Amino acid sequence: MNSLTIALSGIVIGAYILYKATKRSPFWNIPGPKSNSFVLGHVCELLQNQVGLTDFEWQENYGDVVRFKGSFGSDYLMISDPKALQRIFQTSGYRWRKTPQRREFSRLVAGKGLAWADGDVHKRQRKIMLPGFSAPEAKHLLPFFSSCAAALCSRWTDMLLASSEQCQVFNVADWISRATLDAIGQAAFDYDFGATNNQDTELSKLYQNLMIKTFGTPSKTALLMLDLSRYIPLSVMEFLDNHNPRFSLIHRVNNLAHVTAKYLVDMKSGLLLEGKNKKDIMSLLVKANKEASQNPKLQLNEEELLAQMRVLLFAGHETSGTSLTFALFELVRNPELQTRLRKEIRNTERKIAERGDVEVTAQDLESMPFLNAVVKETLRFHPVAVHLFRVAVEDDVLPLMKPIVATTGEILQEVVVPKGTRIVGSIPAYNRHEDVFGSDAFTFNPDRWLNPGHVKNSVSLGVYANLATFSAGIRSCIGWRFAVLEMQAFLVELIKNFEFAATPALDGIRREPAFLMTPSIEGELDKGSQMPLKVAFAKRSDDDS
Ligand code: HEM
Repeated sequence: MNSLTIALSGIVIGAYILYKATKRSPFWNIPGPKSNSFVLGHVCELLQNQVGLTDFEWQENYGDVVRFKGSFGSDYLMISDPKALQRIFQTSGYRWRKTPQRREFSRLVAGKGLAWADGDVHKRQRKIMLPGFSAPEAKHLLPFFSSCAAALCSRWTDMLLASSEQCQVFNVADWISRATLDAIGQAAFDYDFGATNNQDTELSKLYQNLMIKTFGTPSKTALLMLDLSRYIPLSVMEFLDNHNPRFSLIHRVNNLAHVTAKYLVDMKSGLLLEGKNKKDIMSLLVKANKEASQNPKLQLNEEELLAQMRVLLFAGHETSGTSLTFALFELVRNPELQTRLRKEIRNTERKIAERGDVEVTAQDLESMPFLNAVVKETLRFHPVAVHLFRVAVEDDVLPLMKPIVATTGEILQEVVVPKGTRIVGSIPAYNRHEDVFGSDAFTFNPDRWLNPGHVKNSVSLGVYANLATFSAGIRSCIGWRFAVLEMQAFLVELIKNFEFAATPALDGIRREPAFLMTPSIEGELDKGSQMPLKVAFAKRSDDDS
């Protein structure tokens, strides 16, 4: 490209941006905050503030459909209305697509696997992946989760026994992240990362704090570039991202994950030929892909197959780990809930012993109402995936459960959206919708799940408990059963064995936006994810039923 071409391209893009900025918006009457910056719009408010704070404020002040500004006067809608979200994510198929920028982001962190794919390619990849994630398959993974949780408990037990007071402050965010990396390694790939026992592989070392180091509180320039990238052809974006030094850690992880994935896929293909069927997700994927060989149009090529390992590591590690960390945070802030949960776990333990078993089964986990209420409430209150970006590929009309008041005073029962409309589905704002979760939606209260009628299911959304946490429809989280089972298994082991208490640092905990939400301490972002909790052995006196 010579300098004349670059200058001409700049003039054309600039003129186009100006034209878009001065054109009357189709959403001129949708209420929303005023923007103080033509260049940045509200991008920083939404993506730099602690997770959810801006979303909650806008929802309270303007309603469930909020017009806000992207860079250079462009329009976005933030949506938390249940019916509108249902339409976009659950019933409209591929008519609302992931924005190209978000797909490029997925490519950057996880390659051209399921989270990146779109349309027919996505449909094909998802079809091959689905068998590994069914309900019976997820149940087979329970022993992996229980043993990784037990390994963590055993490390902590040794450390507590070695301390004079048998009580220590642990950064549970770090420990749980290690244990969930081991869990996904074993359950998804039959691979030992050795993270809990500090025998980390090179790959597991690179994964530690990857998201917060690369994306923690993004700068204004990074956010502006991300928003403006919609004017840049995707191939150019790919080139820029591949050569951006800011992403060097991600590139190192990707190279190493690629080599590891290749080794694992070759090994699993060999075992399959020998008729040795393993139950981990990657083995099931390799098997499903071989079975699709009669119809090459259905098969994944090698690049796609290898990319799925990165997708699963990226999508299934920090997500579950951070959710568990926030469950412990809430159980520390509400000690009576922690005691109640321990009591339920020990009662179940007794029943398991009475029938002559030692291992907890998936049915045992399902039979614990309070455990399940704590899991649901944590996923509702602290969703780790925050925003879902979509663009309409054709004109549409969004129905509303709760009408909004237009700037003209008119009551709108639906919102007409032209092709090209960009929306942000707000998971935190929907998850605290008072018309769905009750007038106490801003309180952590697991009992809402136990009191009939407290949670209203008049509009069904999502794959689990009417929450937006795992998204909905054709792009919903494929690993949600995996995540729920993992949370149940870990909570049982941890709460049975240990008592968790607050430390002064908890007052400074932030819900950090690092692409995924992650816990940090005010002013200490450089130290990575943090959740320092006091940990001691749990007393047996909680046994009293
Ligand atoms: C608490 C834990 C988890 C949460 C909150 C969560 C949430 C989500 C959300 C919101 C999406 C949709 C993203 C989008 O459309 O942009 C998603 C997609 C996905 N998740 Fe999860 N996830 C969790 C755990 C897992 C686990 C354990 C796995 C795998 C073992 C997994 C694998 C995936 C994959 C592969 C996708 C892409 C699906 C597609 O595009 O078709 N997730 N997840």
